[in-house]
Amino acid sequence: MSVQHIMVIGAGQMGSGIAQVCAMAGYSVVLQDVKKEQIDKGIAIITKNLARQVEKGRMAEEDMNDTLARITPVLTIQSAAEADLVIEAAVERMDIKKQIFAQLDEIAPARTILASNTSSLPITEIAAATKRPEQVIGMHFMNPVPVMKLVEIIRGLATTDEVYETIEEVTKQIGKVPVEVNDFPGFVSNRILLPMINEAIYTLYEGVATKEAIDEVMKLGMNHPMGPLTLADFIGLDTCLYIMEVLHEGLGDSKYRPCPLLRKYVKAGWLGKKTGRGFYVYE
Ligand SMILES: CC(=O)CC(=O)SCCNC(=O)CCNC(=O)[C@H](O)C(C)(C)COP(=O)(O)OP(=O)(O)OC[C@H]1O[C@@H](n2cnc3c(N)ncnc32)[C@H](O)[C@@H]1OP(=O)(O)O
Ligand SMILES: NC(=O)C1=CN([C@@H]2O[C@H](COP(=O)(O)OP(=O)(O)OC[C@H]3O[C@@H](n4cnc5c(N)ncnc54)[C@H](OP(=O)(O)O)[C@@H]3O)[C@@H](O)[C@H]2O)C=CC1
Repeated sequence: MSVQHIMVIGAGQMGSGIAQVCAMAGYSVVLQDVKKEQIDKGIAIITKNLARQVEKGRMAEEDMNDTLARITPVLTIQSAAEADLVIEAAVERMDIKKQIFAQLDEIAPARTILASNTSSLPITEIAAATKRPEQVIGMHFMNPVPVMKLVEIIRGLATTDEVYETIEEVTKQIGKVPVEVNDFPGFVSNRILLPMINEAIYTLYEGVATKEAIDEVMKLGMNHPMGPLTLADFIGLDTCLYIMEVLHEGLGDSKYRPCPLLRKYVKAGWLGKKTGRGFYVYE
């Protein structure tokens, strides 16, 4: 299957990063969100990231302008009619993802592959909202997308080999490394990462140490680039909570119960870096 036109749904931190790397690789990209402010913010972040590459002499100004010209911002999902591949990066909620996939299935041509950047939700269940489950797949990028090398590719129960191979090829074209995993809650990445982050939140909740001390232990003691509480703020505390809930419900083990402090912060609207406050305060 040949992919030239990519549509990205959701212009948040992940969607804008995905649009950037796809456009840099030469694909024509449509970036869709329900709010204009969010699209403007997404395009501003992409422009800033590319301008930094130009400043550092790693990209010619002409290439930056060509890359930006390959990205078309839109507010409706109708552009799926021209897409060869749709990568959905909206909020981590099954009801919203199912609604988006059902709509995409109506609008997109029969050839179009529908991929989700979900962090943890079952691809097989998302695929069941469409009449083309064999063309639905997980394409899980890591944050920050322009920097992180991995794309976890998740096969749903019905995903065909041809669709898998196309996504593997697109992943390589955009300079990332594909790793194939099966469809279980949290896949590999978040089944391992999120319980560690949740445990760090319990460590804070139980007063074992300050947030700074917890982060410092993991940074200096384990050589993690960011402490787990800083990383939670970076991922988004809402996303962290959704993932823990998927692990808890999907694997049925109490060891995955989300920390009450995480729930409290999310209820307060303290979602981390993206809202200016989480475990830490950001300008
Ligand atoms: C939740 C999920 O479903 C899955 C996930 O994504 S889990 C999250 C996975 N990601 C991580 O674990 C990230 C952990 N943190 C890191 O690797 C590093 O702290 C980091 C790469 C984010 C920043 O690295 P750093 O060395 O501390 O900072 P810094 O020197 O500012 O940045 C290094 C480079 O990354 C770039 N960078 C940093 N943040 C960036 C961003 N948000 N967008 C684009 N580029 C960014 C910088 O521009 C810099 O590039 P150059 O070297 O070309 O100048
Ligand atoms: N954060 C991370 O580290 C990672 C996240 N992911 C996954 O990527 C996805 C997006 O996460 P992230 O970018 O962090 O989240 P953000 O909150 O930054 O962005 C989500 C965006 O999707 C928009 N949106 C919500 N509903 C719709 C819809 N129906 N149609 C189009 N856009 C919509 C939101 O708009 P509004 O704000 O108006 O609701 C927002 O702009 C999630 O599934 C998440 O699990 C995957 C890897 C890493």
